Amino acid sequence: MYLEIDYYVLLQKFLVVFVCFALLWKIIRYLLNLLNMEKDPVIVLVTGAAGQIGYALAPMIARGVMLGPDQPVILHMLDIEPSKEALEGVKMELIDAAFPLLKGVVATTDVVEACTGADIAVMVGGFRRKEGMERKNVMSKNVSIYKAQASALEEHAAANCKVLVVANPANTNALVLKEFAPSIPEKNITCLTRLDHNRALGQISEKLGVQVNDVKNVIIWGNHSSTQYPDVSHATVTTNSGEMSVSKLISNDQWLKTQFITTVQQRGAAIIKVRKLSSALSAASAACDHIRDWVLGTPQGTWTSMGVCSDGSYGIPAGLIYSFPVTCAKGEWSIVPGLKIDEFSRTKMDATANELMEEKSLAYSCLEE
Ligand SMILES: NC(=O)C1=CN([C@@H]2O[C@H](COP(=O)(O)OP(=O)(O)OC[C@H]3O[C@@H](n4cnc5c(N)ncnc54)[C@H](O)[C@@H]3O)[C@@H](O)[C@H]2O)C=CC1
Ligand SMILES: O=C([O-])CC(=O)C(=O)O
Repeated sequence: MYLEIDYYVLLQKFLVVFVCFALLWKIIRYLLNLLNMEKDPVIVLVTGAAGQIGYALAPMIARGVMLGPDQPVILHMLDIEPSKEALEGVKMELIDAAFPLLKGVVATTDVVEACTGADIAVMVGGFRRKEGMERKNVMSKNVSIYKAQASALEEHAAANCKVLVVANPANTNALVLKEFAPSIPEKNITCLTRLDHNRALGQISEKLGVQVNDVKNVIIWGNHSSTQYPDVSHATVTTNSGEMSVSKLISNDQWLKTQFITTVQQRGAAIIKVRKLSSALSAASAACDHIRDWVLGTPQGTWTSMGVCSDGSYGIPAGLIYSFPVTCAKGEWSIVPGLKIDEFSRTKMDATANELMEEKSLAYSCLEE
């Protein structure tokens, strides 16, 4: 039998298959390119960058610890004239470390240059209490620093800049910043209590002999000071038999209500006593945790603690920068609603709120002078 081959149809079919494969290959290459495409760099401002925390924090940011391993960054580092040379030294070391994610470093004593374009501002610079100084003198110096830097951020940072105040008194510095940068959304101004939160996780994990990442949902309420209230009423530990309450596992209410609380409250002072320097390593790490969770989200079923502007939740006066349990998603934090508060917790939460009200009055009286 004679089989007639239609070469024309065969050629047509071959061409259709060839074009389909070429198109498919183009689509695959486009998708691969998308995956490999570098994100635009994020500008991160660190004030007080020549100090102890700044020195620990800058390399963490440049390594991607704060914003993730695929997020390029440009560091803007600010310090004051007497620290200018030390700041230049930090810049030299950052260049020498050849961090692949670090796309630029600005080291400056000019607050406008430092704030320009900042997407994230980590405010570590401030005036530290020196021996024999009155609380009011320290407050007065910090109020004027934070008032000036608020205006610079408001005028020169990115419109949606996220601000984290680390420098003490952290909550009240953040409050002053909020008052003097009214065009920065209130929700974008926060202060660091994540270090206290992490310290609480650490204490529980040590006490129970469990991995720290199996402990979750401790809370730091209030001020980053010795009146803060570290609360484990809602904290749990992941065990082989599921989630167990920390209070039940520890089964020592006395320890939880006394020693545990004072250890966390006094931890900063204890570290300064032995190191003769601040807890720079853990503060820098906590600052990265704070921003990372804020930008990239808290893990499912887990909350963290952040100093944020109170909306009146849990009876805390609206407008105060107070540490609450929060969850974060899509770059926004939300206060965890509806937690049961017993009488013991209520008293502690109010005491730290009262201290913040006093600090607020002191800050305002400094502004009037
Ligand atoms: N919220 C928290 O969890 C913690 C807060 N802190 C606070 O963080 C702050 C920094 O601590 P360290 O790095 O150990 O202090 P540090 O004294 O080593 O560094 C502070 C840096 O700020 C600079 N500075 C001062 N005024 C400035 C201004 N107007 N603008 C820019 N920079 C300025 C100083 O020159 C210095 O380089 C302190 O206020 C400390 O009390 C410390 C540990 C934990
Ligand atoms: O007072 C300080 O600088 C130390 C501090 O805040 C802390 O370690 O929590």
